[in-house]
Parts: sequence; C-alpha cells; structure tokens
Amino acid sequence: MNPFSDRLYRSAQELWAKSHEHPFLTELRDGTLDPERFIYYLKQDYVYLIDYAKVFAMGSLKARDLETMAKFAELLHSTLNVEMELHRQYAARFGISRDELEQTLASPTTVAYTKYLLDTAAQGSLPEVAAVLLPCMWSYREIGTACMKVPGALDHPLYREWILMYGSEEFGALTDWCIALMDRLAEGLPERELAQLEERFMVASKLEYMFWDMAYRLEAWPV
Ligand SMILES: Cc1ncc(CN)c(N)n1
Repeated sequence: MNPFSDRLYRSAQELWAKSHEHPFLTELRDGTLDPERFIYYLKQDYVYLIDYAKVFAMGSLKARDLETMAKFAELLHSTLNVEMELHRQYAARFGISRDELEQTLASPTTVAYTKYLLDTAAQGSLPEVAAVLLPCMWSYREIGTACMKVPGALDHPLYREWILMYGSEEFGALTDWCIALMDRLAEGLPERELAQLEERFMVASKLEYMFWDMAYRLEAWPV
C-alpha cells in the first residue's frame, strides 16, 4: 500500500504549486523581492517560530517512544538555535535588535496560523500534531530545493542564506524524518481518522499559502 504521505502530497500539490508561483517566492527566487516585504516576513516568521517551536515541545511530550521524543527535541533545538538564528542575523543586517524582533506584533494571519498549531498541539493526538507540522517542513523543503536549482538565485546577497537554509541537507533530513513519522503514525488508522489528519494537513497548507500572501501585502490590523 502507498504511504499516507503520498495521499497528503497529492491533496496539497495544487495548493503548493500556487505557493511556488506566488509573487513573494517568484521575486525572492529572481532576487527582485522588495527588502521591505522580506523584513516584514522575517519579523512575522520570528514570532511564528516561537509558537511553532512549542509545537515540537508538545510532540516530545506526546511521543510514545524515546526516539520520537528525542527527535522532536532536536527539531525544537534546531528551530530555536539554527532557524531563528538565521532570522536574528538577518535582523542585525537591517539594524533590527533581538528585542524588536521578539516584540513584533503578530499579524492576523500569523495569529490564525499559530493558534491553529497550538490548538492542535494542546488538544490533538500525536498523529494530528505530526499532520499539522508537516506542511511547514515539507513545503519549505520543496521551496528551498526548487530555489537552489534556479540559476543565479544563490548569487543574491540578501536571499542567498535563506535559500541555503531551506535547501540544505540538514533541513531535508529533518523533513524526511517528519514524513516517515507521519507514515508510521497513520498505519492501520481507520479512514475517518485519516480524513481528519488530511484536513489538518490541508488547513496548515492553506495557512502556509496565506503567510506568503500576508507578507507580500504587508498585512496590518485594521486599526
Ligand atoms: C510560516 C512558516 N512555515 C514554515 C517554516 C519552516 N520551518 C517557517 N519558517 N515559517
């Protein structure tokens, strides 16, 4: 039987392709993205990652074996110390302090996404936690590796490090682990539960798309 992740991938393919073609990413790939939009994204992503890291902590708490517990702890560590360090270094280049970065007011879309993740982490089963986290890893790996293949994309002085992070083998290996975990956890589950997992995965995928769109539009609260 095909792994469950194949089904998830097929369901999300059209939406992920739309993300790849969103102007935020096409312009980042060809180096024309307005830095103002990138800075907005970085700041929102920083506060997003604080909550996202907590979901890994919840994964560790809900894990049924030590290997899974340790891997979630590794993902938590990598988010706080590798991925967020990239953001801190970018911020320093723009003269934005760590404090300012951390004090960023979350936009409506960031709130929607992080609260969805945290709600799943608090109320959901371990398979649901895996399903909601998966698009974050998997779609970024797809984007990072696709960017690496674009001639000249790595020559851009601003976007090079971002592309290298998400196109890296380390990030890819963590993503592969998350996919394998999802497949293991989905094995033998009834169709009703698989459909619920697919729904979580798709909602998170839609929120990923909305995140790019939010950054491009420099989304703000109405007042
Ligand atoms: C919104 C979002 N989604 C996923 C990732 C990759 N961890 C991220 N940095 N930001």
